[in-house]
Amino acid sequence: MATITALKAYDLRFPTSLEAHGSDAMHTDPDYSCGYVVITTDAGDGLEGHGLTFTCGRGTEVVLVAIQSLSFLLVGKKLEDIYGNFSGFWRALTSESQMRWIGPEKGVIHLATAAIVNALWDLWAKREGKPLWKLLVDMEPEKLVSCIDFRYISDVLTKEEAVEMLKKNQEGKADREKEMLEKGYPAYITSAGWLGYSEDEIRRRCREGLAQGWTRFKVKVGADLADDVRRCGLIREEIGWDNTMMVDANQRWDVQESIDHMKRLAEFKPLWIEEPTSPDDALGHATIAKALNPLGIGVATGEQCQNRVIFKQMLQAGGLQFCQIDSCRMGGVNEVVSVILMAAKFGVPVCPHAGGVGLCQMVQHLAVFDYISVSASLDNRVCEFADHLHENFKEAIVIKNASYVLPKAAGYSTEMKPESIRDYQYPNGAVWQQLFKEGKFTAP
Ligand SMILES: C[C@H](O)[C@@H](O)CC(=O)C(=O)O
Ligand SMILES: [Mg+2]
Repeated sequence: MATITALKAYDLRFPTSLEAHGSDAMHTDPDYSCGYVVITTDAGDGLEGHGLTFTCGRGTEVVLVAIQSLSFLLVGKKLEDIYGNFSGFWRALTSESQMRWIGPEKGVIHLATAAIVNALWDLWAKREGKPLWKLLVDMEPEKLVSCIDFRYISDVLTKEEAVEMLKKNQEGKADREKEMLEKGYPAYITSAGWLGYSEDEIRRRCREGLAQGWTRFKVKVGADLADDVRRCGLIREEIGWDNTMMVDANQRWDVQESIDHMKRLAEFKPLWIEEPTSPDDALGHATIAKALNPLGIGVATGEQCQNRVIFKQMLQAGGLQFCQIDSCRMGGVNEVVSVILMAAKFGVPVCPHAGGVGLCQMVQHLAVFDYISVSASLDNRVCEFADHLHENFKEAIVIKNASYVLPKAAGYSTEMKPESIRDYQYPNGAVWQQLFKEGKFTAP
């Protein structure tokens, strides 16, 4: 028996805006940040659960307050009671009778839920001595499905169907696991095409990416059509036409604008247009998909799909051809697994959103689980990679041959180095104090 004794939350920020890393048409100057959670217990085994939710700088303090407000639901709870009825616990967290009013299951409160739930999964995997992907893959289908809250999605996916889907894929699982361990999970790179990069920087990063073996590159668009044409052109010049290009507008356009702009960019043969419009507009996405699919362009979205309900509607409406689950936008692993299962039911490939701080660390586990246990296919499936901030994690991701090498250490790969937690705390960590002193940022 182990009881949760404390939940600590940290506001960690990294000054990525200084070099325009992560910039796009809507988020022009992100400082990659997170609400970071550490859960401790009285088990006496020295294990802690580390989890995070990704943010873009300002506002992380609001997420922190939400995490702290939810902590009373954890501290004093027995781990066995949480993991023994994880869907019940997840519902207690997301449906708390007073706090649900400030969601429900969306926005800041759901980001806070993600940080906490991710920390719980990290702790569970550590206690089992397995990396998270292996914990998920080895779990009996009934047990895994018992972690999911099917409320609001049972009209498209029932518990029984989910168990059936997982059981059907038991065959071949061992081979797929072996294949993943040998080859890794295929990835694409985003960090060559941030919107704020100069032409020289984009060219340099494309060349570096090609030399490292990357074959799929994502480019930011959406701020200005003429500039998009210029940038897509120069990226095609660098990567050629045999490699794959995706474009990402980060919700900048209206529905008709998305169609018109993408008709103009179709000559560059993008595989997908990501987040063309509002992430809540399932029918808008469907309209865009209908217009663009005949041009060979799919619609991708998910990094700001706030919960399983929006994903359900996107899938029902035919609004996405690439399902970009996000490890921090929804309420952690439990909800992500439900979306992976729904996507499989609709035959839509899962291509996780990553990057930010820590997202690559987490989604590598989820992508591998999808392949081994759910989709059993790599067709049109590729996991995002962005080359920033991994050095802050104890078990940093490893990329080889443009693929994620499967993590072997126990946990969800979410634990940061103690010195990173110390130095990047906002605003009092040493890094921020120095940045304020140098006048690069203004102290709050
Ligand atoms: C603000 C983030 O960097 C965002 O641009 C990331 C994103 O859209 C992606 O990785 O895709
Ligand atoms: Mg994106």
